[in-house]
Amino acid sequence: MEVKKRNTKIITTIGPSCENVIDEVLRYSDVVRINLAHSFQSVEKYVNMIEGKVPILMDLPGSKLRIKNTNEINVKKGEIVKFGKDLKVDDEFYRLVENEDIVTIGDGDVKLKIRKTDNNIIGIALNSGIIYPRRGLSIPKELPYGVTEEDIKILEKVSKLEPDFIGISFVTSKEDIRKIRDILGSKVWIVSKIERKESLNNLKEIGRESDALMIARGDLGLEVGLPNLPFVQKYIIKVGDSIGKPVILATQVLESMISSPIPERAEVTDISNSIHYGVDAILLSDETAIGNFPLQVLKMLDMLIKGIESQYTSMKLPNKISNVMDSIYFSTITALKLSKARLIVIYSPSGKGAIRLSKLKPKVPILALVDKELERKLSLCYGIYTVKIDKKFENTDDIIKNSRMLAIDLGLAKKNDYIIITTEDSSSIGNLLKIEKII
Ligand SMILES: Nc1ncnc2c1ncn2[C@@H]1O[C@H](COP(=O)(O)OP(=O)(O)OP(=O)(O)O)[C@@H](O)[C@H]1O
Ligand SMILES: CC(=O)C(=O)O
Repeated sequence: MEVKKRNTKIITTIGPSCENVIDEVLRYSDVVRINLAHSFQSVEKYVNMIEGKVPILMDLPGSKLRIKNTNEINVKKGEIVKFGKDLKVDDEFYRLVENEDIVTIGDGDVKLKIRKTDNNIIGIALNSGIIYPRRGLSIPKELPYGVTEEDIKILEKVSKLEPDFIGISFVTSKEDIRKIRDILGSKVWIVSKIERKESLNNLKEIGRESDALMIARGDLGLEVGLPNLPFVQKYIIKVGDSIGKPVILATQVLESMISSPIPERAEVTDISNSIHYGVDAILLSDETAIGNFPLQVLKMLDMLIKGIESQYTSMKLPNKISNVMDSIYFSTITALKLSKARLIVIYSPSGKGAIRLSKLKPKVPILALVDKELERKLSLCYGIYTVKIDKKFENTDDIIKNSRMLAIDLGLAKKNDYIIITTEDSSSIGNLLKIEKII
């Protein structure tokens, strides 16, 4: 376990651009994402390249229409694109699309106006742009969202590779999550990608059934309309906070760095605002999968997060304390502020206490002593680094002694530093809050 001197986590989508620099990519990543919509053929290769060094999130494709071309197509405004000839698409598209429909490619890269005759379908480009391989295709029709049969087939194959997380695209209800949970059991964490109005309407029940939420801004932006996206983003973070589930920010985080070694100012400000609102992790997609500067992007995001976090002073103290455990977590944050401790250690076999603390956004790392199955999962959460518990602790003295040793051994505290030691609700141990000086 390596503590990275930043609290907000980085998730890297792996793709062709990462292959030659994989060791450095892994050094900067807290989680690696394999997007099965693009990398199903390479999934074993990628799992072997990662060698268990970093937890893996495998993202199921979901019911999204996609372009089948493997080449890029450059289109000019007003140009005609012939479906089936220039542009090969999923069969379902031909059944659903109607004359005059406006079709959006990718997250809005190119829009086409459809002209449909008995013999063929053409699209007239409404703007100039590039149509990239395997991009999504949005049409103004309701598709049967949720988990598809194809997702289940893919899942049965990839689950043998033991992913740490599975991402479900276009989740609409808790039933979608249960379908996946029935196959995987509870050992694999389920990340629900929020990208439909239905998923927003059912967000709390979806959140409770999932282990983490993803703000999938690409499809979500098309679905809710761009002016609503900032508010929806804040809403998802708020729900994640209230139910104690980590929230991932995704899409167009450093989009300009696909083709430029430096980011746009607006991207930096968006990252800063998102950290301030309380996301746990930030996901890079095309930037690292197919971009020209995968390592520069990772180094830039790492540097930006560290710089931005160092400027924020406010930890989130709850307005209302309604139970004993919250009073302990609240006191932990207050004690942290006043003692200038360098570290929080929490005995949290279930992970729940560690997540609750992380939602209060302490400025120091949280070292969570957790059950074996959670060791890799909590790397998604703001500020949490884990050590698995090999033996159950007997009492609070045992926890204090071990916490002190771990903090020193892992280089997280040295002589004369203070650390704060606490526990989650545990009938066998009792409650604890200790401000401990390393001597
Ligand atoms: N492994 C890969 N190989 C090739 N291209 C990739 C790969 N991963 C991502 N891409 C490209 O980067 C783009 C953005 O990546 P992202 O993972 O957000 O995909 P997406 O198509 O938006 O998928 P989804 O909506 O299912 O997450 C993709 O549309 C694709 O063009
Ligand atoms: C990540 C993703 O699926 C999206 O932004 O739509």
